[in-house]
Amino acid sequence: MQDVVSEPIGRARAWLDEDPDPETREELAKLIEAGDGEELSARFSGTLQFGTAGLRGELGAGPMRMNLAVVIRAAAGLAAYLREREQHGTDSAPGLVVVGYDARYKSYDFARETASVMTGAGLRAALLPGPLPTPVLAFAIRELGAVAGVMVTASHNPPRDNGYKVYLGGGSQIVPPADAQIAARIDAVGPLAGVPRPASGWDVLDGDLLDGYLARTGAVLTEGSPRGVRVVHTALHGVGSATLDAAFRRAGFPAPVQVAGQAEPDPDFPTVAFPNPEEPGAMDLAFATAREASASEPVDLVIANDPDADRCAVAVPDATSAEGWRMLRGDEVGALLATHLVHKRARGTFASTIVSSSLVSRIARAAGLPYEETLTGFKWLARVENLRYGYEEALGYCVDPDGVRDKDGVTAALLVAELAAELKQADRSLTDLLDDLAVKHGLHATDQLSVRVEDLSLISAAMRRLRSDPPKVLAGLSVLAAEDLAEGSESLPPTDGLRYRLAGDPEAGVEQARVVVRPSGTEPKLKCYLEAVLPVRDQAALAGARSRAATVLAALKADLAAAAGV
Ligand SMILES: O=P([O-])(O)O[C@H]1O[C@H](COP(=O)(O)O)[C@@H](O)[C@H](O)[C@H]1O
Ligand SMILES: [Mg+2]
Repeated sequence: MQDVVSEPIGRARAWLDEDPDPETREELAKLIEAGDGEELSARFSGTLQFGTAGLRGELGAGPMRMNLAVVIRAAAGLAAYLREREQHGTDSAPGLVVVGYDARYKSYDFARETASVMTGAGLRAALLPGPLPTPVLAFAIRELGAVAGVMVTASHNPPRDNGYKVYLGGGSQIVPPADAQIAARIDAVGPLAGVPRPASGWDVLDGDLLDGYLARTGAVLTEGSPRGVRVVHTALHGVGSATLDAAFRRAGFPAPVQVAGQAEPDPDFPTVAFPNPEEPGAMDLAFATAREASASEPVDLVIANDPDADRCAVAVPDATSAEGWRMLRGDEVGALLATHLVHKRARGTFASTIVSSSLVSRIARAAGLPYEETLTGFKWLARVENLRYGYEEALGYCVDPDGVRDKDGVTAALLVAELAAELKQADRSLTDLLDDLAVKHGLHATDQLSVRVEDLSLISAAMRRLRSDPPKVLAGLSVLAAEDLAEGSESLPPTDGLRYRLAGDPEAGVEQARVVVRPSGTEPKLKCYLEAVLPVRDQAALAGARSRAATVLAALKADLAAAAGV
């Protein structure tokens, strides 16, 4: 039988021998010296796997952490995969791999190392000219005809994390079977000393790329449409502010008021507990800035990008809230953008994910446009054929799939601003439009129960519990169908998740409801996505429907938490 302590220590020693980074070497040597079996097991119990958005994990030594050794292996495995595909193809020139990075600790080092490994493997590599938004990298892949792209970022995760988003040709992130094939090449990488890592030989792109991206962002707007909105913007200490600011000015909007303490990239994310606009408190400083700025001239919108600026959060003035502002849910922004695009006569397929509101499908159908539903994550949405608009509840929107085949927090912000300016000109607001949508299509009320855990086994235990004892009634609504998404279906590949379709309750005014439960693929969280659809007769009936919806959603949360034991 293997000794539970000495086995990880053995692996740790072997890892230490070839770790090229003095910092993680020192950290690991200390853990070994201290014989910290628990910490060593956590770091050596496996290897980081591709999740919703590539590799993501805490910085530190060992294969379950993000570090230089893990990055070199990932890059070498990706290079091997790309070279093999090249040899099967007819192209003679080596393919180009574009590499971007955010401003987190180690991001530049990981990006540079990736460029080096690609170069050493006989591919061409190009680094973005500085810490830039993820959508700029996604744009660069298409613009430069690259065979792959890598973005070093942990997006909205805590400061101690980093990550590695991997894209292939076409500019969308990898999905099965490519992820498994690349993972197999990564596993097959031999000793690190054998991986060629030249000190030069790759390109560093210049400002033209960013210029090309900015020019493209403007194309999502209609020429001559109104631009009269005053926006407060926060980049949440990430890399979005300069790019968003340039995009807004170029398009003719007034320069956004930046949230002073959060505009510059800062890897410590000092003013927020989590740099994620979805987390409570993340918008506090932005709202304070908006209240202050409103003293001189009313502010129309507060917009936040997540730290790699592929997400876009929107808040609107709300006299009933203590802060004076209300965050729109991703589902609300998703529906607003869909409506705006329909008005702009967009053609092509609209798509969203199984965990997003079903309202967009109704908007698309009413406009005679095809609609498709995918699994969670833009890696799936980006693959929809003839995609015109893709959105997910996690504040992600793709409004220009031919330019950026991924979510893009900058173009989404521009389009929201254009819509708000048009409405404002007609003396209306984004919330008025949401009300109209509720009356037309029914109130689609959504919420999320998200449980952050220290111990990942709690998540698998919750999933097991739900699988072995599926709930029959939730919030007083009977479960019509309980679907184990791990089984896959004709339209959806298998994924770890459960979907419940709930019957309506005419007395409570509920037409139908739906719940999806899944483990996050980017953070240690169990996520439960709730939707209740309530028909609304007219504007006067809206307030009542909203309050009934809130009751149903709250009951769903409580019953689900009990059923999952979280
Ligand atoms: O980190 P980002 O901004 O790239 O966002 C990433 O994570 C989100 C949450 O994923 P999960 O629910 O698995 O944690 C996904 O919806 C998104 O598509 C993915 O790119
Ligand atoms: Mg992000």
